[in-house]
Amino acid sequence: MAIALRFAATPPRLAAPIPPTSAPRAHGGVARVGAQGGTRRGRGLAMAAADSARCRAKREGDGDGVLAGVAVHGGTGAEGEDQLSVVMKFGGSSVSSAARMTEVAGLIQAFPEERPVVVLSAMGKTTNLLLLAGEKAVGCGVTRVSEIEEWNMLRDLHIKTVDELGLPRSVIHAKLDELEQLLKGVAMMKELTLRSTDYLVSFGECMSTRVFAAYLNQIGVKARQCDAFDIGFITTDDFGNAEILEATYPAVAKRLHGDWIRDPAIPIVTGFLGKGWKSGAVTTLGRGGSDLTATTIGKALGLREIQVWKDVDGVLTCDPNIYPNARTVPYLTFDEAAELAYFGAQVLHPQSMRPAREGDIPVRVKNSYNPKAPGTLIAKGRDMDKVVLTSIVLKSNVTMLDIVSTRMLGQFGFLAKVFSIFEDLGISVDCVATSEVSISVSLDPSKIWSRELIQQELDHVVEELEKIAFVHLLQQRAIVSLIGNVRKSSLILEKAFHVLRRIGVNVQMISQGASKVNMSLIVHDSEAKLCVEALHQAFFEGEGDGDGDDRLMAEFDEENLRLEL
Ligand SMILES: Nc1ncnc2c1ncn2[C@@H]1O[C@H](COP(=O)(O)OP(=O)(O)O)[C@@H](O)[C@H]1O
Ligand SMILES: N[C@@H](CC(=O)OP(=O)(O)O)C(=O)O
Repeated sequence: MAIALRFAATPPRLAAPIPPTSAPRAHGGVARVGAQGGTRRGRGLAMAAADSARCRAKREGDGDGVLAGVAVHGGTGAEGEDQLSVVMKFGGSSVSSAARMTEVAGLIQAFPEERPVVVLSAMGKTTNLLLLAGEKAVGCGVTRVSEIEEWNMLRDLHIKTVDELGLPRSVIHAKLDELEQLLKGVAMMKELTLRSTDYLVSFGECMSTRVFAAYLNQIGVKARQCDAFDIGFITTDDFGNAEILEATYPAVAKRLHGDWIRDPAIPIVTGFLGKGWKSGAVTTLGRGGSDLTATTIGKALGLREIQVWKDVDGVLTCDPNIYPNARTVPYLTFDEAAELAYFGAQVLHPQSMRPAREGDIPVRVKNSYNPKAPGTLIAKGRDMDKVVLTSIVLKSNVTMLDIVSTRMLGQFGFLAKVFSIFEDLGISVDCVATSEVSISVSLDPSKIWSRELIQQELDHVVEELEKIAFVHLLQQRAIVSLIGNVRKSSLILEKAFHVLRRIGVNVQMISQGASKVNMSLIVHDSEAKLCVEALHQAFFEGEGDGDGDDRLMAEFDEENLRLEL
């Protein structure tokens, strides 16, 4: 029996407008929390805010049509004027130049009734430039710091931006001077620790927010620059990949809300940064961490919506750099988005969905280059009945380990031993598949920020595992993750394997996550891109898999698609 999902005459409305969620009008979460003053403390403050936000969440009709999908208040909007209402996070690509900052300011001004908290990343590729400048400083000697190309590039970019925006250079001078001193210090010490690396990269966000806040003030939009490490972002001391601690929520809520009540001005918050709770030093949240800053603020204040503005039309069906025919996914659940991010889709920070899910605050992914595009709405639930596949994610450069024990049959404790070895060595496992006598696991090198999982560490793992099993180390593998409706897993896998057989690719391991939204296939790195292309064509482009009959579309619309069995 052939299973085929077909379009009827018209294609699915992939770009269907997203109904905006409504803004708080009265009894907003933050106001309630504020009104209770000191009686609610700690986590209760944030949770109260989140709870009341949840209570008031409801859907409204479409916005004004200018920026599809983004909520625009109707009515007077007067009742909620004492509260911040949304988070708007703009990534590096959105604020990469003076022209871009002007555009972003325009986006904020397009919603005069919103009271946003703005989170900014560093301008363009500044974080990469800072990392490279730091590496070069280690080996170049103090007198040659001024010749480091990356330092010159990022200094020139910021000065040019300030000039073009018509701001005084003093807005940026102090930070640039400090940064130069830091690079000289690194050159002098010939050493760059993880801690000093975090301090170094923090200059990116510290500068972009200062420039942008100054610009907003100049054009008459009252704004206040805020360094996340000074407004309550408290993290572990894992430099490069710090985790946000629970105490952050009440601290951030209290500070942002308190400042707003005292002196209403749009907070312009540095993304990606925090303060280590033991060290008191600046920490970073892992690459792309500004998304997490935004969702943390959203949960802390119990805001109506979290917007993350990028350079793509939303979350797409695959990475457009791998396959340009990627399409926008209109809706996602928090689980789907988290899985997608976790398995390597650069578009969202892997941990960023957690606060949004906990606070039940919808996240909207929008394109600052194309604000009219509806974007992607990520929320707690959606009707999964009609969902087959949502997105294909590729993670390359993965290492796989086949661990075989003849003693595993009927034994207990083998899995525990294997995983305790990974734990002892601090190595993160992505996918796992087990049989009676063997375990296959995949390891993710990117878990260790800014360096590869080095050969020495791999050799060490193998050496330890060989004490209890036969081990095969397989490198240059890739995980192709199919994010979708696992209740339709047979359908998805049937189609996927059909496609893979046709293109002559052998799957080396399969893993289906307990989250029930992800099926991962491990293939050789050299075949991975081809797999993504072929799978995308089959699942999303209706080109079938070559047999000319069965077409399986990933996300479909009731009116436009019927299911034929
Ligand atoms: N599934 C996907 N959907 C959308 N973008 C993706 C996807 N996978 C990878 N990307 C990449 O993520 C980029 C956006 O994420 P990011 O660079 O972190 O944005 P920003 O810096 O603006 O926050 C896109 O330009 C795109 O190249
Ligand atoms: N600037 C940091 C943090 C960040 O979130 O950036 P972006 O939003 O541009 O991905 C980075 O490059 O990792």
